[in-house]
Amino acid sequence: MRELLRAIMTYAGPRMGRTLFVIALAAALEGVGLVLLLPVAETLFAEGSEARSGVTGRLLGWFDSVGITTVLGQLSVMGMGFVLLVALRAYVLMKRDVMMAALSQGFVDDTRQQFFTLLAHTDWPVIKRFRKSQLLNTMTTNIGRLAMTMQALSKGAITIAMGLAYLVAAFAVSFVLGFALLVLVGIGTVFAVAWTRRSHRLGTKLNFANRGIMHETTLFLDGMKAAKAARAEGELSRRFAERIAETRALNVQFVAQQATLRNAVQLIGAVAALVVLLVGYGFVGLTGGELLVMAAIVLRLSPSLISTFGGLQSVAHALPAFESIRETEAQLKAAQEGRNDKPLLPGDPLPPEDGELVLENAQVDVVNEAGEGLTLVAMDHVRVAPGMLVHVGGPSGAGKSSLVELIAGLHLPARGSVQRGDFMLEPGQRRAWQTQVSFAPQEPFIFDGTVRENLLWPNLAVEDASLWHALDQAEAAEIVRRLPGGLDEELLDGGARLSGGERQRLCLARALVRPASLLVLDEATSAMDPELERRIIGRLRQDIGARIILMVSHSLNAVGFADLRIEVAQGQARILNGN
Ligand SMILES: Nc1ncnc2c1ncn2[C@@H]1O[C@H](COP(=O)(O)OP(=O)(O)OP(=O)(O)O)[C@@H](O)[C@H]1O
Repeated sequence: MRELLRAIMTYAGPRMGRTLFVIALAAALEGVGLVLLLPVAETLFAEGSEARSGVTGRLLGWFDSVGITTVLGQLSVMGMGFVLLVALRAYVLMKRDVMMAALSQGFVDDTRQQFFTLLAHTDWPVIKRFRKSQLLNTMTTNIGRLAMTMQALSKGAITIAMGLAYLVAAFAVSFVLGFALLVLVGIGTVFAVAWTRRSHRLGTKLNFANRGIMHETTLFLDGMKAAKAARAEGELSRRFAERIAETRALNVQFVAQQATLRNAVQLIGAVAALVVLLVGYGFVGLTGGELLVMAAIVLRLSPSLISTFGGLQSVAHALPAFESIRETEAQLKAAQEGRNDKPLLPGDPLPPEDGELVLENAQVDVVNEAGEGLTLVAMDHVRVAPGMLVHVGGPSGAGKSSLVELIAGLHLPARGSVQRGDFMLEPGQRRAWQTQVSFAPQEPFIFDGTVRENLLWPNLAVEDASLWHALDQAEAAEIVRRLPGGLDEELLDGGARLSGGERQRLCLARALVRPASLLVLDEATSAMDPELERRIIGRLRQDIGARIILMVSHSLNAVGFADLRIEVAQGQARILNGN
């Protein structure tokens, strides 16, 4: 909780003081309004009698001094005062609600943004270590629950301030009864704070259950096709239903807890109202007006307390979501430790476009989910000159992708060196290194947007003529010409209406549009028929210029066009022909 409050304070900065001031002002106006009921009630009910409180006495004294002596005149002035107070209160309440909404929504958005930025700047091998469902759950459900926490906190801050104002008003009417109310509120607070442990426990369980739902959801969406083919829809639905039942039970338990607490506070409130009336009338000897105002205070205090205590439970219940966001952030940061890239600045040295690619005793190490280090691939020596097409082959799981991911700068060498000319791939140099790299992975990435936006992704600005040239090279021009909107056609659901091979061709075109002297194709043609693949590779070989093309492939087409062949077996890469 302390960490959450600290994070909110850091985010809010000086705004926090202003917001708290407005909350306090709104509460003070509420309290003043209640206390001012006293002279109205006493003027109405105790006309001519001497049973007047100090507040009324002082006000009537002032009325006498300014010559307002009739009850109607006094009530009119008091009425006008009330109207003014209500108007001022309404304005302050509006300000307060707007400020609080901006603060709490801003904090949630800031947390979400920080998490996205952290994830975006985390190394690919580090991200791979995390479960997709954990990251998704953090970015969606937990952020949603953080928004609920903020709502509960905002409401809590308001109702605490209101509760305090009611207590101060009670003291102004009668010290003894004010004190009695304070004791009762104190007892209620101790009870409510003790109760928060249960809410926190339930919230933690809900966190795990939500993660489970997210896991089943990703499994369901990613595996829908396979599940349909295996007629496993029933099994998927059953698992999903089990997870939902778990969260439903936890949510119902929390509602029951909240209801118990609410009933308890309501009961205590009713007893308090009774005690106030009896003690006030029988022992303290309050005037009718004072009793009326005290009853109004108790009646207003009770829902305010219910709301405060309920809010406390909601915060305790949703707090594990914030804890989980911070925990995932801490894990990401720990795994990323020492690997951060420095931003690329104008004038920073870049790898030479015509530099040789040289690997010496290079090795890729990763840490697995259990925290153990392991080597994915190692290569003693290779030297690739500009203008060479390199084929990387070997059995499945041998380490081919790991090798080309290293060369693409997705990994850093754990040992040895990777360099272009005299430019070394080192921590902090990856952004510069990657300015010369274009990478096409096996799984085509198409997002919801036009063909043009997909080709220019993430931030290229080139003429359509260059896009058509790249599409031609990737044998994808025909696909785009067939689309009614051509380059402006919207591709939906990750290009779901295109075939696997068509998606791969568009992604290959995207890789070719990028002006880079090192092109890495990691099984980027695996979904194409051999004839199409042969044409594409043949054209790439012909137009290679001073580029270096690395191509992971199981196909003989690629082998046939290669100037150099690298074979990877059991994590060890070696040269089959060439240097
Ligand atoms: N982050 C990681 N943590 C642990 N093991 C990993 C990680 N990444 C890859 N591996 C393992 O390293 C081995 C090499 O993987 P890699 O993807 O490089 O193989 P590959 O030769 O490209 O295989 P394929 O031809 O099937 O795509 C595999 O056994 C894989 O499971």
